[in-house]
Amino acid sequence: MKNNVILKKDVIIKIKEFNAWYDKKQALKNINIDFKRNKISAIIGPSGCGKSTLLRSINRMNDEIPNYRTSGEILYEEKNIYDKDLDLTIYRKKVGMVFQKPVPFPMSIYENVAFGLKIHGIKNKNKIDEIVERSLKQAALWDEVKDELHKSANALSGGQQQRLVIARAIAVDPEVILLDEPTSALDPIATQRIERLLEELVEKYTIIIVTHNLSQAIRISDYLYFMYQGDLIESGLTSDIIKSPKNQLTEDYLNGRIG
Ligand SMILES: Nc1ncnc2c1ncn2[C@@H]1O[C@H](COP(=O)(O)OP(=O)(O)OP(=O)(O)O)[C@@H](O)[C@H]1O
Repeated sequence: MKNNVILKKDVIIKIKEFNAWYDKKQALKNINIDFKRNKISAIIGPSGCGKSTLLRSINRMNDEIPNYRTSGEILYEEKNIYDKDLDLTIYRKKVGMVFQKPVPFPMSIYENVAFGLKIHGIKNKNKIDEIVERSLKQAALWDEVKDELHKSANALSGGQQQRLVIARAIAVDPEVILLDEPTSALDPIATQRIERLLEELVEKYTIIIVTHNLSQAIRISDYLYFMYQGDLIESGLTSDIIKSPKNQLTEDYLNGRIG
């Protein structure tokens, strides 16, 4: 008898023997990672170790950089995202990205969230209203903005703008949300708000975050990936790595001996 239940694989993004170069400078060296579905994975390491390059490579954000090249594979649901036939617009709907500085589009709060829906062909006004409301609720912003949806997004605080950008990412129904230092421009209260939000969102999405902030990574992540000079030095459950790092470099980083 056929089993009608399709079990989704535990690994959603697989990085295989991945290398990246900016011209002659090798920024990523033979990276192998299995990112797990519905978990928070934090990529950590000192400045310049390749964290952003790795994250941006997962979203093909570096494609336009002259002399940037890669080898190896990044598989999303078992398909290599560097294959020529990949539809990047559809892929980025499934794997969204949130940057360090919140950059709302110069339009209303409502339009910011509705923007991606229109690109993906959703025209029905009621449907768009419904998704805008749901996304803002999921991003924990609805209560603060529900009476001023047509106000400019630029009038929001930095923390609200970052939640708006997260709502915009959620609206197109992604599977994975990539975040590059999403709280580094925010005050401690706004930061805490985003951290709580990520802990809620992980029930529905897979979250991969790059952060400079080690205590943040320890607070919110299920898995840690410690990078150093382009190498992935150590990875595993956050609780295990914190308790007993296997590599001396990891231990030095955790103890603040590597900046
Ligand atoms: N556009 C670029 N052109 C040339 N080299 C680059 C470019 N972007 C990054 N690099 C280099 O690649 C290496 C990795 O940079 P990357 O930004 O990925 O590190 P990072 O760990 O994210 O650093 P930070 O924590 O400071 O943001 C660094 O040596 C950096 O100088």
